[in-house]
Amino acid sequence: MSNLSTPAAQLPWMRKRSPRSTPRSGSPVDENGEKKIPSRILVLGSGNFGSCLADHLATSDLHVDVWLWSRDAATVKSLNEDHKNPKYLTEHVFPEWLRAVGPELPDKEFLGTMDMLLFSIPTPGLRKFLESVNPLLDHDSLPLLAFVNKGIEAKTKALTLEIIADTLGPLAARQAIFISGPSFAKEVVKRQPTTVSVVSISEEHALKVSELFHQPWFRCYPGTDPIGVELAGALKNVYAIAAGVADGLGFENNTRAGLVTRSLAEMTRIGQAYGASPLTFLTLAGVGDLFLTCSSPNSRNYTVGYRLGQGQKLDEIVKTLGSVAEGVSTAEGLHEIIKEIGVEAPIAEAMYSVLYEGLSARDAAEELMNFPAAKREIEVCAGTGHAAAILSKLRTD
Ligand SMILES: NC(=O)c1ccc[n+]([C@@H]2O[C@H](COP(=O)([O-])OP(=O)(O)OC[C@H]3O[C@@H](n4cnc5c(N)ncnc54)[C@H](O)[C@@H]3O)[C@@H](O)[C@H]2O)c1
Ligand SMILES: O=P(O)(O)OC[C@H](O)CO
Repeated sequence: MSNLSTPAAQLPWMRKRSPRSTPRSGSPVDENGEKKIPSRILVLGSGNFGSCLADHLATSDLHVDVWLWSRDAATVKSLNEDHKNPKYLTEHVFPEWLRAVGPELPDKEFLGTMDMLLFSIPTPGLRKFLESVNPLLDHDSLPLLAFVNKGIEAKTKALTLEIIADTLGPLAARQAIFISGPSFAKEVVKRQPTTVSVVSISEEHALKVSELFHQPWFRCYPGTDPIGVELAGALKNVYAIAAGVADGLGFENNTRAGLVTRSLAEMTRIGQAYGASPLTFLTLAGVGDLFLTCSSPNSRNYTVGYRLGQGQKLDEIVKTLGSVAEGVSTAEGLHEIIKEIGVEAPIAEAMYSVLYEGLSARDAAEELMNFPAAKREIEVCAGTGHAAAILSKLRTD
């Protein structure tokens, strides 16, 4: 048994990086000879998270074969020759058996040999990218299609599930798997204990992919509410910008804790009005990721907010961030959704105004603190069990 009070660097899984000597017990083939888990995987997108997940799978004890596609020729060369990514996670040494391909997309024949494609492309470029992948897929025998992006498309207000349906077809969307939750790439490659939600309309697919990703340092919680999980992952990016704004303005712990709590209430309200399960916002993909990104300068979205709070201009921030903060474009799609479903969402709307209407961070904070007081914090219904007994006694005494 590992002792979790041991300093992290001494935990056994953090030292051992070669998987090849310790296969997980149990056959990856079921009684019908079908693969229980995918064994040939192509990760598309060699940024922080794509590289991190390619590393995670390539060093798994399941002995799966992993390829990483990059649109950047220098990255492909460096990964294959020096086992380093020159642009992202630059300190990390990747296993020599992880193969990089690119910069062109692999051909149909190569893609046809894959059991799973894992897309790690930020939401703003995803639709175009899937359009270019679509003719390369065999639609009679689709591989598993997994997605890790967290955003709402700005102009169409589409969720990724809808983008997949539009570009790859409804069957691909029904089978798609979404991995979401508090998981900074930098920490996953260091094998810090990490937990994520893995969801799909298809429970079978969610379970398969959960098993594929599971490691002693990486726990997966399967689920079947992709719309809720997608909304949670996208919305937390907008609220992380808000938390960054508050910190950038110089507010302290009370402010951040209050803001995160009201953000959770707001995202749950939006999710519920949209038709997702409110409980999904209490999962790793919901409050878990919200808490992570609202409380760490490692979050790009928080960083955008922090710099806005410090008075920097959005254009300059986006230009120099070095990576995509999806909350910026999501705030635009979310603004349309909020109008359409007619829910009260003052924090998200204040962020939209800061990002797109020239409202200053300080004025946004003032507006939020002057927002008409709510009649109730939440709709409480303490009508059953012990609560009912106590309340009824109070009423009759
Ligand atoms: N970084 C993290 O810690 C983390 C954690 C969980 C989820 N995610 C999600 O993973 C996704 C990828 O994030 P990331 O951190 O790797 O981003 P990143 O900015 O580090 O890298 C994005 C990668 O995608 C490529 N790319 C961008 N647009 C493209 C396009 N149109 N066509 C082809 N390639 C394109 C870029 O060249 C780059 O290699 C995001 O949607 C993010 O929300 C990231
Ligand atoms: O850096 P961010 O803000 O895009 O957050 C990254 C991930 O979503 C964390 O789970």
